[in-house]
Amino acid sequence: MPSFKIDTSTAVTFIAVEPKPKLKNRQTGEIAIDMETGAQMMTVGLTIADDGEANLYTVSVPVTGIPKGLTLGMPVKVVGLKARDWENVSGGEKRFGIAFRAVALACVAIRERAPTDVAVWRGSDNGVVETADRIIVALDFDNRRAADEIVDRLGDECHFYKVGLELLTAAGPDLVRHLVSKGKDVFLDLKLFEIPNSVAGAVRAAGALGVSMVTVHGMGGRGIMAAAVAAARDFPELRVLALTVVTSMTDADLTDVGVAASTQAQVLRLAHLAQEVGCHGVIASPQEVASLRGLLGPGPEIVTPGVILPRESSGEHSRPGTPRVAVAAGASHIVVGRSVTRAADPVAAMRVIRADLAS
Ligand SMILES: O=c1ccn([C@@H]2O[C@H](COP(=O)(O)O)[C@@H](O)[C@H]2O)c(=O)[nH]1
Repeated sequence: MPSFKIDTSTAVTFIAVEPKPKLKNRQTGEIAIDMETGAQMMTVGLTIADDGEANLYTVSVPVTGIPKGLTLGMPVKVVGLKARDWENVSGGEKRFGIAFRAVALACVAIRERAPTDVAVWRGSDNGVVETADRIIVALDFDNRRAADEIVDRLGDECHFYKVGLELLTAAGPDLVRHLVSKGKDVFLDLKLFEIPNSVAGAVRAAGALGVSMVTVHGMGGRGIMAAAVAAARDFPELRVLALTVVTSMTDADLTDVGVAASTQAQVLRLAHLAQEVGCHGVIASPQEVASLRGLLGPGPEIVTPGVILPRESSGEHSRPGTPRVAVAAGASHIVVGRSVTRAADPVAAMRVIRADLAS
């Protein structure tokens, strides 16, 4: 049966009718089961407004994709919304219509502007963006409690978190759902390097969680990156970023693994490939940003880990830079981990980053 996708990336969506179980049989009260997940199905009324027009849609969502505490009028993000036409014959009469299904809903918090949030920078096609939306804090913890604690402490100081393999493995995907439901953007740093079919599956699973960014290894080449990009198409807000050369590596490390190019040349080569196959951006160190911006143009995201605070030691990053250096060179986002999360005062550390950016 043909189906078509609704672009929810520009629409504003609100809860118009609260979720309730979807009945398969009204007489017996039997609840419909989602064929894809095996979970009970719910229906929810959504007002989707776009281009000056608002329409009410009744959307089926598996119960596992409905966050707790949804109330009337609440703004939500719809993940993986699809429309499918249907027809059947009931009592000798032909009936037809369009059914809507979404993978999940996520709460969208109305963000308060942090008092120090005055600096803006241009890094990508999104135009001028507030600084708070461009500083990504890496939650590198081995347990959920530590991650929750730092997110609570930072409050409105941070809107964007990176969850990597350590925390995902230790705490599970619920932590990611929780962050999304608090209105935080999540960069799921999976660093995928697998056969294309497995990469595509992992990207779909990331999209279903409502994350904004996911990473695939550029060294995986065209097939792997293209699989990630294709799998992300069902999730308009999901950006696939190609990891070029990790910030701890040096020219000598590349030689060891049989790559004769310098780190700089290898980063540019992989970024070019990533752009050709349709990735939304790349991960690279602050030291490659200027050349990358020149190569890729203004559109793609350039996300830079290896960011250290002024006068801080570079630790294991071989190609480090300060927030200001990365952003001035054209980074769209900076990733900061321990400088914030292990600081005695994480909020003060965030303010040092903002001050560096504003200087
Ligand atoms: O090349 C890369 C790719 C990813 N990372 C990740 O960024 C953070 C950096 O944390 P710090 O504590 O600020 O060093 C971490 O999660 C890495 O996995 C990277 O550093 N370099």
